[in-house]
Amino acid sequence: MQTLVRGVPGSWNWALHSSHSRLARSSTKWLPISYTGRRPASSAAATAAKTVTSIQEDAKTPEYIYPKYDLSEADLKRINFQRNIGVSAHIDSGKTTLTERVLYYTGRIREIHEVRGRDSVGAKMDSMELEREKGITIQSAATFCDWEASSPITGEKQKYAINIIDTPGHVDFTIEVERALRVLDGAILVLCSVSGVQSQTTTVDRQMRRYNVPRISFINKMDRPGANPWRVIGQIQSKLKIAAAAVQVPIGVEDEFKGVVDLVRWKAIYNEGEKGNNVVESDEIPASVMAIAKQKRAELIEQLAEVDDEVADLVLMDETPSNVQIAEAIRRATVGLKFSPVFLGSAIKNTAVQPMLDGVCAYLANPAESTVTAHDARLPANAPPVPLVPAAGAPLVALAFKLEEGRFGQLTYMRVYQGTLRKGSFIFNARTDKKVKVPRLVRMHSNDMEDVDSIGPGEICAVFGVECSSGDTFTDGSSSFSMTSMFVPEPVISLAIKPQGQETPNFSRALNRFQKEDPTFKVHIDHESKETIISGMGELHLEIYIERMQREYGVVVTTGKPRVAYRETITQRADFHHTHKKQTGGAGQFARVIGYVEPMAFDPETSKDTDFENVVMGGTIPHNYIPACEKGWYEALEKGTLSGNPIVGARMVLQDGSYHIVDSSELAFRIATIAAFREIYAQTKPIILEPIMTVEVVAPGEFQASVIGSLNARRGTILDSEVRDEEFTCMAEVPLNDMFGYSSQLRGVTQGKGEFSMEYRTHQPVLPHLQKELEEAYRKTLPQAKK
Ligand SMILES: Nc1nc2c(ncn2[C@@H]2O[C@H](COP(=O)(O)OP(=O)(O)OP(=O)(O)O)[C@@H](O)[C@H]2O)c(=O)[nH]1
Repeated sequence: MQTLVRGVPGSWNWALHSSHSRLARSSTKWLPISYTGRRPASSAAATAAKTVTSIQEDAKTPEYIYPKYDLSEADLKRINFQRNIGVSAHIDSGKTTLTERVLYYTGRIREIHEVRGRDSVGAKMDSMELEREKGITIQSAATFCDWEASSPITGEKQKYAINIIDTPGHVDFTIEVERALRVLDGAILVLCSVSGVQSQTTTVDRQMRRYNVPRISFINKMDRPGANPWRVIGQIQSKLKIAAAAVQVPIGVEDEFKGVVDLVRWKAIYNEGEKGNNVVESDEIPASVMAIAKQKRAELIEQLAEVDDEVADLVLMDETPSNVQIAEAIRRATVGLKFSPVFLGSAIKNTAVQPMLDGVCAYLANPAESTVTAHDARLPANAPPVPLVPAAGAPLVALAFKLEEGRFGQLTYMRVYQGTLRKGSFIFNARTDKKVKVPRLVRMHSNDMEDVDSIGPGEICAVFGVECSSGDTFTDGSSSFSMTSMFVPEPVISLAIKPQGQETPNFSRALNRFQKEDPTFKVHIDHESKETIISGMGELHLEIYIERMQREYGVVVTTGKPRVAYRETITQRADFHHTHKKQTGGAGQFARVIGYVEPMAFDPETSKDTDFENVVMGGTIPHNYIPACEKGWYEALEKGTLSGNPIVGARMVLQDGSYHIVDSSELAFRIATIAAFREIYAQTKPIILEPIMTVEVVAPGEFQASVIGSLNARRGTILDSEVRDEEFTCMAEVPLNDMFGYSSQLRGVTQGKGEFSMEYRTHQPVLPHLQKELEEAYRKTLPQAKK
């Protein structure tokens, strides 16, 4: 039996230790573990124990009270055969079409319905009316299924339970991808066999890296003319910079595509039957693909030798790894985030989807292989996070990752990381410390649900009637764990909206709901113009909410012109020395602050580009007033005086100051800091920044010149242009300000055959004349200008 031992300094990764003496739950020592690395290099939690080389007790370690929780035999059995996966990709790569096949082959749905299909039913996972009409995924949808997979490692068929989240491709709905990847243990990165790595492929790749999610790649649309999986694999290696190799070669291409050769098990696999239901395996590799299959198997071994020591040793000794050794190495390297095995298929033609599902089970991580940690409020703030254990008997830790307002009230999606969530039980919100009952617990199947009594660790479920925010952690009250939330990008575009006719409560009801569900959708009232401003990730994002207001709440709104989210920044250091003094009869106010502000670059480690540093010595400002100064600094950054936009890229260093024994207060120091910064703002030579987007256009080759011309005319900088057979792709950086109306222009110059996608890249200084215009426009809105 294995026991989970939690480690302290150095490596904070969990490890399994097989000593029976450590089973006692009364043991309370934190144990340093010499093993490092994100995930144990073995397939199952059971074998992970082998990777622990030494465990010693550290006498200096403070004794925090943590019982150790064992993974029982039942836990191990469940976890080994469980996968939580996401399907992510660039727009229109076929994520929803692929998920529909997965649901069909696993028996979750009886019929296949296509995205924009002739039967007008629409795919199961696109349940929202708008999604079906537009043929795009807007919200991620969760479902689950069982799959009997052929294991390349054991050679046997085994049943796996798979939770799947299908995510949108449009970058406007990127938060959906972000929160799905936050709670998943693996992902299928879908790519188009013709277009290859596209702009949003790079985005989801970044998101997968952010949450350390291992992925298999699936090159879809192998039926398309011009399909070239080898070029796509080359792009995965060069553009995404991850070792990748095909684990299959196609049998036939384009119209003739009818199956794949499994390079690991060395079998030809065909789909037969009207919907490809019958998977037929043959030991006979067709002569037409024998040469390429041998070549690609050799390349697979070569790539594995680069990332896996065992295979490298075999290759060095001139030995050929066995099928099982190859499969084990693929699993180790994939789970270890060093490699992505590449599968091929055509979702729409029902070809080679089942072998990819086998790959999900064989090569992606199980819940015990994800190093998931939480912070314990009882530990000092700088204490390393504590790894969670997917043991059913451990105290509950669950993360609410998505909220939805449904017919029956708030529906909260949760991932249970540790312990068991039971219907009727009480759970505690770690942020608010509130105790809530779980009245109803369901497993989601897109918009349908199945009531359950309990949900074990490593599972995804939804609960009704639990008030919380997205990203809240829930426990059973016996621990004080809280998990870090996900990354939420800042909005880049905003729009003034006004309900037509009389304003009804539905207007604010809708806005409140959308804001609660989607942290990238923000609403505020502009104090100067008194208009309601909505902000989001792109025009499509805001359009969808406006449309939903009308459909779901009966509120028709008129909109202003979309405005990009400008920011301000400082370009040089300036020193401040400011005294805030007020004497008006009663208690006075006194605070003096001395220091400087300087430009600050974005710190990728902390994801911050603003900071406050206190270097005050000798108590010239008492330490209890320092937080007030910090608060004042961040408050001052909320609105720059050039254009009223937030200030980024600035650091304040507070060096000195003075106080008055009676008249000083937190308020006085807060006001003094704000005023100090405003006073020297002009000396920092501030400038206005505008959002710059990475734009990718794909169109038939004949339109290349006109597309490039259209981007140049919009102040675009062409970064890359690639011509393939009949199509070309062009990547450019263009200010968002110049992108309004681009979709209709592109339609015009490409006879409707061009497509584009864009994604926020950075903020850059606006041209001087625009800065002047923005400053003037802002000045006019200020109260003194109106007088
Ligand atoms: N030729 C071909 N077309 C496919 C294949 N799979 C999907 N498609 C088509 O590609 C289009 C996009 O498919 P979806 O499944 O909606 O793609 P998606 O990635 O879910 O789209 P978004 O979520 O909106 O980004 C649809 O018209 C599908 O019919 C395939 O294997 N071959």
